[in-house]
Amino acid sequence: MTSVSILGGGAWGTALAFTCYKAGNITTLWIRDPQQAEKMLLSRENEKYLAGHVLPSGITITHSIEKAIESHILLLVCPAQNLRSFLESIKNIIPKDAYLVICSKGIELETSKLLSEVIAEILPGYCIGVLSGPTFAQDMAEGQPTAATLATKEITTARWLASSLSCPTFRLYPSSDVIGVELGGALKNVIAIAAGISSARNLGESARASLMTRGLSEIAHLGLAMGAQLETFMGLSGVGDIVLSCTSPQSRNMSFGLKIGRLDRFIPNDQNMSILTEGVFTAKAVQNLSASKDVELPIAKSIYRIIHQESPIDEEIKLLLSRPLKTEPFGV
Ligand SMILES: NC(=O)c1ccc[n+]([C@@H]2O[C@H](COP(=O)([O-])OP(=O)(O)OC[C@H]3O[C@@H](n4cnc5c(N)ncnc54)[C@H](O)[C@@H]3O)[C@@H](O)[C@H]2O)c1
Ligand SMILES: O=P(O)(O)OC[C@H](O)CO
Repeated sequence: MTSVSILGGGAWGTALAFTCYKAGNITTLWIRDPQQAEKMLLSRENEKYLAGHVLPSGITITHSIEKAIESHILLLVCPAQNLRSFLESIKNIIPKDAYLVICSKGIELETSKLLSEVIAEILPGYCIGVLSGPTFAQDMAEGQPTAATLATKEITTARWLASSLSCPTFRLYPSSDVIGVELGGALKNVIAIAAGISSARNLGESARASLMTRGLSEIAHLGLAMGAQLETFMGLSGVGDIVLSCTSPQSRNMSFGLKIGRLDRFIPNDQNMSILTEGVFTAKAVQNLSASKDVELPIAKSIYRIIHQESPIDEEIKLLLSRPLKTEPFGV
């Protein structure tokens, strides 16, 4: 039995609290907003982010970050773009022997850094893990069977973390490919937006299957240029998450794609950015990586232009369909 704290009380953090507890760990769920924490202490339910699931009384709910960071394993579950400021605010109190596991999916907008790189910068020398795969918070909280990848540089540590956090309904597969697992989770969100647009435009199931496959090829191509292992993209954090997020409107990224696909072009406003849609940021953040690694990412580029440059959607569809033919599997 070990102690695990989940730092972030949104939908995903709350779902992870259920499985960590089921796995037999001493489990603490840290809630940033004091009022939300107070409410949850009474109702044992996260009405704001994951309503309808009562948290077992054995799970500690707290607003005290000092208390939460006492655990051996710390799961980081805030939005990707907030991870740096969050860690900056607590870096002086995190115990040196804590295991930090990234559960968010994204790339930092300002620096185009992976979240593991952001952590290594702020907290050098800490053990960093990544947990990523095809998992909807709702399914996990309901106790449906789910599986994901857990990567750390040292495979023995990944094995230990995976066995500590797995439970009968949540299976974690250890890996030593931190970069590949991170990239798969972050970039599938951009491809899911493309899949949503394709569905909204009634381009057909065949088009969506091609987008998913060519999207995976883009991710793998960039991954190889960044030192990831090709096989990782065939796993849960690669093809697994693409399949889930590109085929279910339950995905916030796909549903965002469905919404904007009904428009002629996308004009950002506060309202359509109110739900956490990580792919919106990742589409922009990955453009620098694409340039610096000299890897073309045509689908991600089109999504970037649609969302961030108000490029007409039909134009981008035409552009993608008129690109020169390339060889498989990696000709992008
Ligand atoms: N929801 C899912 O099914 C799911 C599954 C796998 C991975 N993820 C990933 O997990 C991450 C979080 O997603 P979510 O669904 O929990 O989002 P959410 O919108 O439900 O919740 C976000 C949480 O982050 C907290 N937060 C916001 N800013 C913060 C800050 N500056 N410091 C600390 N905490 C902050 C909020 O208070 C909230 O509790 C995302 O990167 C997402 O891609 C989500
Ligand atoms: O709802 P989404 O699109 O953020 O996807 C949630 C998870 O990442 C699916 O694995």
